[in-house]
Amino acid sequence: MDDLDTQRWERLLQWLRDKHGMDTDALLVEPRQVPGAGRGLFAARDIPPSATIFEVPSSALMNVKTLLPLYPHIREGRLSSHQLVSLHLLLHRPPGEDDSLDSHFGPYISTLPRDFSSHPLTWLIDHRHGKDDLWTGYLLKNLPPMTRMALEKSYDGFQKDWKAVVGILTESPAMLSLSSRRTLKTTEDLDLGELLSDYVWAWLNVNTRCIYYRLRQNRSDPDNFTLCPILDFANHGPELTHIFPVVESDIWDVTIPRAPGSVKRAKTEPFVFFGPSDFSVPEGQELLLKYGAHSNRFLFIEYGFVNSFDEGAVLSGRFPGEVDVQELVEDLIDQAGPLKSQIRSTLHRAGYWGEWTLHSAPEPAHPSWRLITVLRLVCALQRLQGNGAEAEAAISAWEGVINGFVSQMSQSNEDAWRGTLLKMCETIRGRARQGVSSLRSSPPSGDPPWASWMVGNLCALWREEAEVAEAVIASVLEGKEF
Ligand SMILES: C[S@@+](CC[C@H](N)C(=O)[O-])C[C@H]1O[C@@H](n2cnc3c(N)ncnc32)[C@H](O)[C@@H]1O
Repeated sequence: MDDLDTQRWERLLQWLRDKHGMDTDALLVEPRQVPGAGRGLFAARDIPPSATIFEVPSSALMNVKTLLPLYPHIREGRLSSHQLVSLHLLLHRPPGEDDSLDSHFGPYISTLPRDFSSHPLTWLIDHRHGKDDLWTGYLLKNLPPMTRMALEKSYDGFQKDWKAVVGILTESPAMLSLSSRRTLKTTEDLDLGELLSDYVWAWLNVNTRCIYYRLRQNRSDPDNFTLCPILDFANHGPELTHIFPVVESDIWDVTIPRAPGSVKRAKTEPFVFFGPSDFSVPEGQELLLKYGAHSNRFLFIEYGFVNSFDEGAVLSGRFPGEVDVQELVEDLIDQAGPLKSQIRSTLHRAGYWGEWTLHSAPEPAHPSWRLITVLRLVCALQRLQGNGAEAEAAISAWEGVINGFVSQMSQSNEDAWRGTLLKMCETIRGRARQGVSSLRSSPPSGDPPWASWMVGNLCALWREEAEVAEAVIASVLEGKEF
């Protein structure tokens, strides 16, 4: 890491020790630069099996519980956790290369990445505001269609949060006085364009660095996440994970009887991270955290990178490739003639709308059950050309399959959907080959430092589509049962 990053890390440790009582001498990790992945966490000395690698005091975590008390005018539930944490970052963004002046979390905020220009959401936001340059326009144009669709969806989520944050700043201008930024003290000279780019920075920091952390009684409450210093330096590893967060606790919002009545106390134990239980990690090795069993499309949209794989690894099933075929299935439904709205409503009613995917692993390469199910329905109904009674009969035969009463509608329906699947895979393969060559054909000049790495990411997304399609074609032609 460069000197600036090292100083920021030292100040972070000092803050954790002096303000939050963390035992920083017990820390078994340190940050280092990782080519192509920013900074990562490394073993500072040999880590024996089952060691506690660090414990972060709960007061140093940035989440809905630690931030709400700083904003008395925001009632609980008014902003989602993502909105609240990103609002706090927005109000305390470090100016240039300086440190954040936030008196509560400044030393932590100062360690966050300063630049998200390589993140695809930044390109789309710039594009929507007429600010895209040649490179980002080129990359956006060359995204696989479903990746583009997923990016648009992420943009919608961002927009919703941005509107909520602007709404609260407009309603309670006094909140700006809580900002530690000299340029952000009053609404009078508030430049929404500038504020938007600050908010992109804040929002992406939350999106790329938050981790599940139980704060609410309901395990699936969307407020159950936090930003966590130190841990958020951990990079993703697709297979092995070396860091195990202790996410559950028996002590939960303990109610301590105090006279008179009782007071609900927030969870106060530190957030604890264990190392692997069955092997040790030698000094100098990077500790990875599996962010989840995510597809490359998801990693790209959320985090701005993909898991790389060797040519042919998806095709052979060594790398688990996935293709989302939502728009191709929707096209198919739209071409299904007079019964297309009945197909849509039947799928929605039965809970089978969307999540239609192809997979290269586990072998044989296969369509998902949900995709097989929709193809069965489309193939059964598209040939009926609006015959109501026959359509009802076909739908009830289809329901017999989804409810497990029979294994198929008919042999001819099985042949029909497998044929449709084959054509769909040929389309994907052709489109993906075209995608790779068009990506390589005419890149603009004046490339940013991350350009060739990012072209590699886009190529990987296209190659994955081509190899998954190829593998599923082989499965169908070999008559594999799915
Ligand atoms: C939680 S942060 C990890 C720390 C980060 N590298 C840093 O410098 O602060 C997540 C971000 O790290 C980067 N990253 C994580 N794992 C990666 C990987 N396997 N390959 C490339 N970039 C990765 C991505 O930019 C991602 O959005």
